[in-house]
Amino acid sequence: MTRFYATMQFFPIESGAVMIALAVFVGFVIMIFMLSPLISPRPMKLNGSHVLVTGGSSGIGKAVAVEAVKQGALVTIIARNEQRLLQAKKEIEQHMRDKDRQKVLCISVDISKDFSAVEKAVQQAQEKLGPVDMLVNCAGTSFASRFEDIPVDEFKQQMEVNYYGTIHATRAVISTMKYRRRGRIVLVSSQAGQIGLYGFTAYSASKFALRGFAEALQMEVKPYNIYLTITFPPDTDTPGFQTEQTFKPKETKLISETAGLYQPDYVAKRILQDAIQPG
Ligand SMILES: NC(=O)C1=CN([C@@H]2O[C@H](COP(=O)(O)OP(=O)(O)OC[C@H]3O[C@@H](n4cnc5c(N)ncnc54)[C@H](OP(=O)(O)O)[C@@H]3O)[C@@H](O)[C@H]2O)C=CC1
Ligand SMILES: CCCCCCCCCCCCCCCC(=O)[C@@H](N)CO
Repeated sequence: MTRFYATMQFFPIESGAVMIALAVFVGFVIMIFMLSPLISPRPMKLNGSHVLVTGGSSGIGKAVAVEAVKQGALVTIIARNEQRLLQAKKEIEQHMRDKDRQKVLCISVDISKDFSAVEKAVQQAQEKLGPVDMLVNCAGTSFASRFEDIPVDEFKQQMEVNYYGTIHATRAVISTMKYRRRGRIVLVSSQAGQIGLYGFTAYSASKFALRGFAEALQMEVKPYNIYLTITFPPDTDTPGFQTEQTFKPKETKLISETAGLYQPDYVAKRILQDAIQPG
């Protein structure tokens, strides 16, 4: 009893309440921690999965295809130029783990204009390699100039490839993913899709659009065990980047350079790692 009173004196009533609140809070945090594996998605194994990469014939997309194949995936690459597709296919195939089971398929289609053409290409890929488990939207294009120097049609072109192209490919895979309750979708934005940058009036806007789309769609498809990730890379040393360098205003170059220049295989690894285990 004496000890009881001593304790009561040592902890006045207010601090007793604080201690209880603290205990409840700590208990809550521990509980969330223990439940988190049940709440967050389980990592998707790429081994044996079908990964479809738009823009898979060059740069970041090709590096994603290589990395996916290294992890045991069956891969479809989509782009327009057939020569570059076949060249990339050969290169990607060299990284296969199991040549009997894995396949690399290439399909030539322009993703930016006609949804039914994209739908047909995806159907073809699914017939050959099975339902798409992961879609990586890498096809994209950039344009950097001062606002008045950008032809008005270029604004449409940027939206068509970077935004509508992503919508088309995503729309073509979503129903099957919902039906199977399995899927990952990657959108490739840019650091210029987080902040509007000098010279990127057309490009930045098209990359900002992707974020609104990703957030809205994620809310719709979470109950179907489908997870979207969006990536915002800095300058990355790809054929697309080399072309961009030839016409970029110097202001754009100077600002972009402050974020450094990354290698496509590093960016690709990060993209896949995030997609495999989002959150
Ligand atoms: N490199 C960089 O600095 C950064 C790039 N990004 C983004 O990453 C993505 C990839 O860029 P990067 O690897 O540099 O680009 P590349 O130009 O090297 O490759 C682009 C790929 O997309 C394909 N593609 C382009 N237009 C279309 C189309 N209309 N239909 C189908 N395929 C198309 C190209 O093939 P084909 O021409 O034969 O169709 C090619 O395979 C882009 O979305 C880009 O905006 C983001 C941040 C930085
Ligand atoms: C106070 C504000 C200071 C702002 C400084 C921030 C610097 C950010 C650098 C952004 C780099 C953008 C790279 C775009 C890459 C890209 O998408 C193209 N290369 C595509 O080909």
